[in-house]
Amino acid sequence: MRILLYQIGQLLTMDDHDGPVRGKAMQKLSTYEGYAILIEDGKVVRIAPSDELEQVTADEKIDCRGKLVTPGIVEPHTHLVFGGSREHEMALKQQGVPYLEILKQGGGILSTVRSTREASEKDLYDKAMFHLDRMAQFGITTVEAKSGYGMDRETELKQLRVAQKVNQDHPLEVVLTFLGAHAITEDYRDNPDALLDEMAKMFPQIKEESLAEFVDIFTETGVFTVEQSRRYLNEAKKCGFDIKLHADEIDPLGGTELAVELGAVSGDHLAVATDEGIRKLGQSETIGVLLPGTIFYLGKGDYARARTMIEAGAAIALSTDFNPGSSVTENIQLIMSLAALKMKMTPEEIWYAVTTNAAHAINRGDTAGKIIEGNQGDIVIWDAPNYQYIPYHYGVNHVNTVMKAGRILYQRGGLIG
Ligand SMILES: N=CN[C@@H](CCC(=O)O)C(=O)O
Ligand SMILES: [Zn+2]
Repeated sequence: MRILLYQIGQLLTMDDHDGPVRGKAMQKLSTYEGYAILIEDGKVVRIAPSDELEQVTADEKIDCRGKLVTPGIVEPHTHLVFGGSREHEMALKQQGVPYLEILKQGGGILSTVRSTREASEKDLYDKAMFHLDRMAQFGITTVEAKSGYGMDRETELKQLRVAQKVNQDHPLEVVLTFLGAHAITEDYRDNPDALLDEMAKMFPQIKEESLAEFVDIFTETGVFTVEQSRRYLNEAKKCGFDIKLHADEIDPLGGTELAVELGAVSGDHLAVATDEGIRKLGQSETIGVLLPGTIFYLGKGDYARARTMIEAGAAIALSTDFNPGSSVTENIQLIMSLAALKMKMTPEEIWYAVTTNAAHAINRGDTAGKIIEGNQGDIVIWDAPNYQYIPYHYGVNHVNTVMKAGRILYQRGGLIG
């Protein structure tokens, strides 16, 4: 099957760098006008000026005049698999009840734990497939998915098996993370270390059954301390996992510093990272995954200091943090607008943050987030003239066509009738 995209208005290949793009290097990207891409049996076989390719035979030829074409977006941080929903907590949020207070009262994450423990694998599967479809429609072609709504062996394995199955069944690629250390459940209220021990006992089985590539933990006031996180994540590293942290989201405990100290692939949230944490991040290999949707949704003021981080030399990625409580959206394009409007990231930085750096934040830097000959055709055609337009025009879906491995997954439909 050969598909030709021709007369591309503006093409972003995002292949200027091999590794993560950091600091000032995030401020420059290459664009190509009037190019074509030839995809054969799912792989990109040629990228060239359009007049060199327009005569080729193809099963389908797509005129991309006036349209932006980019790699499929990489979404490096979601809580994709969960039961229930928490719209009933909106009123508490509107009254200004803090996120950690709702959690302390047994709501928040613990509310979703109850729903997820009760949900069948099929319910969780159907829901996850639905949300993956919607992510694809927003231009996402690779997704990280965490567990973390069980904090007991049975439910954590249930979530990871669902994530593994949707990875097999859904066209999008799903990368798995074990987040059994997401909150302290009632039965461990007085002994959080025992919960971490229980979760760590699962490492060998999770490794054996390839149920996760990463281990993650919520390092936060009222959840796990820096010391507890260090002990747990070192155990995970010993079992061969790469690690990530939910760090410095609400209180500046020093989770950013811990992520750098432990060589985490990514430190996520970092909304209240300290100056020292940012300095260390800028000099490390750890990628900062910023989640402005969470700050927006929780009505907080302190967006992560992306400008300071980039100026310190950090590699920054962006994510929706899709989850039922703190950022209930699959709309990565809205996140791109928040990054521009609230974190003052430039369009160039934003595009590296949703492709190259997001891919490296989930160890997919070689295969996702760029359009190069030989890679699979994960490509988005946008109803937009250039890459600056996406963060500029906010709250809508600019996607025209989404391809995963050279197969068209979604095409925007016009009005019916
Ligand atoms: N803060 C911790 N975990 C998720 C929220 C999960 C939830 O509220 O259900 C986050 O990244 O924001
Ligand atoms: Zn999260």
